Amino acid sequence: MNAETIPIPDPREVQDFDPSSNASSSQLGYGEEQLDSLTLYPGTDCVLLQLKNRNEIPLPHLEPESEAAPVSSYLIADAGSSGFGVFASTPIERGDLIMRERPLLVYPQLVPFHRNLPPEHAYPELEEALSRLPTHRRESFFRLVNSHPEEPSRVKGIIDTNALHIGLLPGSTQQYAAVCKDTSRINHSCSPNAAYRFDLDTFSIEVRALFPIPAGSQVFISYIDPAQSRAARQQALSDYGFVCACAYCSLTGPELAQSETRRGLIARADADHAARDAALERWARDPIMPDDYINRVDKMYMDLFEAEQLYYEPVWEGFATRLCKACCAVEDAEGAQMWARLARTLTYAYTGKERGWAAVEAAPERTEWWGLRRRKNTHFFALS
Ligand SMILES: C[S@@+](CC[C@H](N)C(=O)[O-])C[C@H]1O[C@@H](n2cnc3c(N)ncnc32)[C@H](O)[C@@H]1O
Repeated sequence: MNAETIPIPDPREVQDFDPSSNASSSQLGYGEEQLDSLTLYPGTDCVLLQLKNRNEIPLPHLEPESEAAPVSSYLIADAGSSGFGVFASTPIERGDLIMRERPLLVYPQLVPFHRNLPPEHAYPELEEALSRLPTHRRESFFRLVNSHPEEPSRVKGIIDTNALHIGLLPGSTQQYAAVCKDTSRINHSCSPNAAYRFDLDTFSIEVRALFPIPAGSQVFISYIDPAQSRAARQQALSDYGFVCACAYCSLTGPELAQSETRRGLIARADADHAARDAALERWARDPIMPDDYINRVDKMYMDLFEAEQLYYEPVWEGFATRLCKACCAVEDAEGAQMWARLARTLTYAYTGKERGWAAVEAAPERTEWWGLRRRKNTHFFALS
């Protein structure tokens, strides 16, 4: 490869994607393991629960309040029948950081349930953790909504309503979750306009926009895997004590059937990536196939994502990557830049990094795919 050549990012190189984050249940489990290591996060307002005798999570040393302070692009306000919600206070572009905050509590999802204690105090480790928080932070926790009034332990009720699944932390074998003062106020949609991720470097939850959000509009994340059928989504959301009435859950008749079909295709799209990548490479060296032939299926998927307002995290990047490569191969700079821009902003929204897409967007003619079909195979084999 020419030293000046810019690589087109490989979607398989996304390291920190945990397919279960944003999609797994954040409900508290029951476990037998003992938890007794409580760390008040150094110099911060966050309490971290860890497993006994395992100092498993490396703790960065930070000045949290300045670094983790939320950017002021949102406000918390009445969201009608959903309770409170988070709203954009300024126009937000795709990929923009909406908020970043240090959680009140980070804990392994499997915490011991103490049968010998009164049910309202059956989770003493969690109560102990909360008691270590500064008063104003503890009060913020107890101001969060509790959608489980039937649950004897108020702490568990609040956690089950507000926890954000953050997945595995480095060195741990346990799934972790977090409860936040502001991020936990974000309501659910099956077509979320924002995504959250846990950033270990700042020990913070970050929320970024997946779609442009006009000022005054509500910010939504998905509490569950949004590519499931409506029945499966509603079943998963019953843990949160509400019936989703988002635009897609409210569809009826043929429109509902179409949405179900589209989400089914989106959910299974990953299975197709290897074959689609191979087809792209065949097309790139076969001048007899029409120039636009390769784009049809990938564009169809992009239309599905748009129709469902769902750039599904596990699959979207493969389609954007192939479309960008195909545009480069036929020297369509405008098209290549459009797909690179989409990829840059979406990958930033999901991972907090642009992963090299900015360079592709700035100069698609410098990628190794540029003019590949025009060159009719001459350099293709040098690529790999
Ligand atoms: C994490 S809290 C979100 C913030 C909450 N609305 C509040 O007032 O603090 C989750 C709870 O909000 C409500 N909620 C979230 N998304 C909703 C939606 N799409 N429709 C109705 N209620 C929703 C449910 O009561 C759910 O248990």
